[in-house]
Amino acid sequence: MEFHEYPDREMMMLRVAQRIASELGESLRANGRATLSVPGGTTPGPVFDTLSGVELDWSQVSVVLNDERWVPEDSPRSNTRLLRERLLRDKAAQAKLIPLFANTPEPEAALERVIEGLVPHLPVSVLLLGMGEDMHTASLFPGADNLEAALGADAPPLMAMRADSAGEPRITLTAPVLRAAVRVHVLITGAAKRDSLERAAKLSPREAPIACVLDQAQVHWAE
Ligand SMILES: O=C1O[C@H](COP(=O)(O)O)[C@@H](O)[C@H](O)[C@H]1O
Repeated sequence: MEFHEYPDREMMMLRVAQRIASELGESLRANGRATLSVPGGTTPGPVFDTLSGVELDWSQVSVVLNDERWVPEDSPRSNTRLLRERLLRDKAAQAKLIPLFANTPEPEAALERVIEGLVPHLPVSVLLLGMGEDMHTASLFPGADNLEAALGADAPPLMAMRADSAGEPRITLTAPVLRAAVRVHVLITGAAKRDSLERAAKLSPREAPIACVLDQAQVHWAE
């Protein structure tokens, strides 16, 4: 793990957005296409604001969420809604959104279809992850019903996930997809998450799911 500490959040968000843009550019030049996978939640909005205005061949970029809460897009809890409002606008409106949500009562009913839509866009070129204070990343929560299977080397690319602390049912990329990403960044803020990250570095992915990518991650932190 490489740890980058920034003087403030504003500086961090800007630098991370620039770094992602540059890595997407490298992937576009090398492969003619790129896949960007991003978190939802409360942290990454400012990165999306900057990234959406960057000059890139966005028409060749596929964007996917790391995980989605099983709620319709008009819910304030929808990660897809955040993506549409903060990333898939301005220049980045040309990017192709790979949907994780479908309008079925439970994620299992849509899983096969969503996996079929995702697979042609793998591996992920640039992966930006968030982390909760409980050390979950994507929707890999400690104690979740399908965590063990999702951490396995033979896990399908996406799984449904339920955990007491997660609120609604979730759909999430699994460990093999996260670990196969070409570039991995983790974006966290505040003292509590820094403490969690330091703890996670000494725990197993089963205890601290973020640990499954830390050996290959660039971690970006600001108070
Ligand atoms: O529920 C989620 O939580 C994590 C962390 O979110 P944050 O609000 O603490 O930044 C996020 O990375 C994940 O995508 C989201 O679904």
